[in-house]
Amino acid sequence: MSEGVTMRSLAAGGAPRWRDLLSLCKPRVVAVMLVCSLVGMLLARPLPSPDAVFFGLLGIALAAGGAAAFNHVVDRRLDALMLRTASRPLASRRLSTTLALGWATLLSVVGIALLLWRVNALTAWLTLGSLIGYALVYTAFLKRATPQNIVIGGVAGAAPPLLGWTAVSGQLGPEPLLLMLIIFAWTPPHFWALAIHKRDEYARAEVPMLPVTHGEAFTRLQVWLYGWLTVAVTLLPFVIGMSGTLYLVGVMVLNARFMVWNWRVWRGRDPKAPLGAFWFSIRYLLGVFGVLLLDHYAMLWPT
Ligand code: HEM
Ligand SMILES: CC(C)=CCC/C(C)=C/CC/C(C)=C/COP(=O)(O)OP(=O)(O)O
Repeated sequence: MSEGVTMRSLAAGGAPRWRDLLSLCKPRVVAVMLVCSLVGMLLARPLPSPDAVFFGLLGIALAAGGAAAFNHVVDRRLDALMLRTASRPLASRRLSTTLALGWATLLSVVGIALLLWRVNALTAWLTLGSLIGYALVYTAFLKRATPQNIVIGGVAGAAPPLLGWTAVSGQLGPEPLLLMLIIFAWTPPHFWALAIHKRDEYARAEVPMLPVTHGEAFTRLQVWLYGWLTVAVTLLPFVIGMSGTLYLVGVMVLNARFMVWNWRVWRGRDPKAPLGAFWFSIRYLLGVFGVLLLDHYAMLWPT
């Protein structure tokens, strides 16, 4: 262990290992995914049993955390090349690759097994598909191959509300696919805003993210256009009668703020806009799913 690493460990209170293992799971990303899964569960029919909610969320959390840990393993050399990720446990060699691989496998196997055993087979297989989609298809192949990496890979990240829905209902349908489509359309403005901000790091690491391959101006335009696509998709729950007026009003307010950020990115005059838009995108997604839920319970309320 290098002196720098020892100093870091001591600074962290001498026991960084559990914190490092947890950070491999990208806990804040998984937390937002779980909120989306929970909303999928609560919107599904029949009303979810406590068992389906508990084991469904636990299984999805473990599988998503496992997928994120695999992502750290596959990306360890690449992460070491970028300032944003260089201090990650594997990139900075605080944790061994073998331990991280074991951890990722354990979480993934337990997560999928829990879903199979306590939830249902459909949810287990769809979750396994998302896990492989993110950890292997996106991370090991697409990320290094094409600037469309995050668009195609976004399918895996968008799955959580659908997984929540199937955990409760045991079947697919247009409504859960629509919830998934919201996250799918949202992913490019979410990520490309950050990628504009971190363009030089991605370029140095030779990762073909859109701002590296097609330039900043083109990416800013894509953020703006995918922003509009997201707006259109978020209106669909109201259009198909899945949600009511409360949702429509709430989502219009959120969309207005979302598009102001995306407009600032598109104009390219404020260097702080991309990072601001990235952080707002997370609040926006939580807001859309929050208002979906509020509206759902308001519609159930007897008048
Ligand atoms: C292919 C799809 C996606 C890509 C490429 C992507 C990319 C990223 C990146 C690069 C970061 C910065 C991470 C860091 O600095 O540690 C980030 C942060 C974040 N993402 Fe995404 N993301 C995707 C999908 C999602 C999805 C589906 C969700 C939630 C449903 C999500 C929620 C978040 C959250 C909450 C953060 C902030 C994490 C923190 O505070 O550390 N992302 N995303
Ligand atoms: C089972 C299931 C629901 C799986 C979903 C797994 C999951 C945690 C997806 C997260 C998406 C994400 C943060 C991508 C960034 O990856 P990146 O490698 O491009 O970003 P980085 O450089 O920050 O690592």
